Amino acid sequence: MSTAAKESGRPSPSSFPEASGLVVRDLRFGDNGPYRFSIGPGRCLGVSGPSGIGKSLLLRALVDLDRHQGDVLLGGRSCESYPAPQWRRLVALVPAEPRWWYPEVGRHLPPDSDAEEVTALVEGCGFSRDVLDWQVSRLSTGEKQRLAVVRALIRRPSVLLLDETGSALDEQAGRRLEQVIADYRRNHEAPVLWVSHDHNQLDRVADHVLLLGRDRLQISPLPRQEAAGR
Ligand SMILES: Nc1ncnc2c1ncn2[C@@H]1O[C@H](COP(=O)(O)OP(=O)(O)OP(=O)(O)O)[C@@H](O)[C@H]1O
Repeated sequence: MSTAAKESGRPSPSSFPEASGLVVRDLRFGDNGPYRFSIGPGRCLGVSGPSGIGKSLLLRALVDLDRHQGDVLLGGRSCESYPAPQWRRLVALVPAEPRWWYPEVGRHLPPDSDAEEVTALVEGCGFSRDVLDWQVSRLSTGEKQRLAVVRALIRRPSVLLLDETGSALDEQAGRRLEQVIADYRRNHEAPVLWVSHDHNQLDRVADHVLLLGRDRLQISPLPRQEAAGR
């Protein structure tokens, strides 16, 4: 179960052994934090809050792209004990605006990717396999979002961090993507953190929702229905 606690010291009622899942303790970056929360294996924690509050910075700190203090542990082992490239293979970030380095979509997948797995992922995201031959320059925003998920999942990360993933999609495509991610986290017991402004989406995909407030010292656990504004 996903859990969270304010810095006030209220205990985080973790229901999974700390040797599994993602555990965040007293995380600070810039003026943000300290944040404490945990995401159990196969669970999804939604994160929401006003624009500019620091949601993307939180993800960047978790993936160790920006300077931060505090502990981030995966399976009981600290981020600091991993070489950065290895940590980023384990903890995959799908940014709000994914970057592409090569002209063709397919070149962004590892050459030794399992062909059946690639087919299942691209079809799950609503494409046929020939999308791998498409030029990145022709991709729509929503296509880029879906293919960034394919690119991340084919590397089999242990943790998935999603930044407004699916925000550019119509309802049908969005639901398909949600299903692909739900299947992945269930099959791989991967903790997922999903940043979204869409409370209806978080209500569907997340076990718990954290709301980052204007008071940057707080991160509040909300039952899903409160997060959805009911
Ligand atoms: N490299 C940077 N240098 C200075 N300030 C930055 C940098 N990156 C982000 N910020 C600032 O930090 C704050 C938090 O940014 P962040 O991108 O985390 O917001 P967010 O909560 O994800 O917002 P949104 O919902 O609009 O995506 C913003 O005020 C932003 O301008």
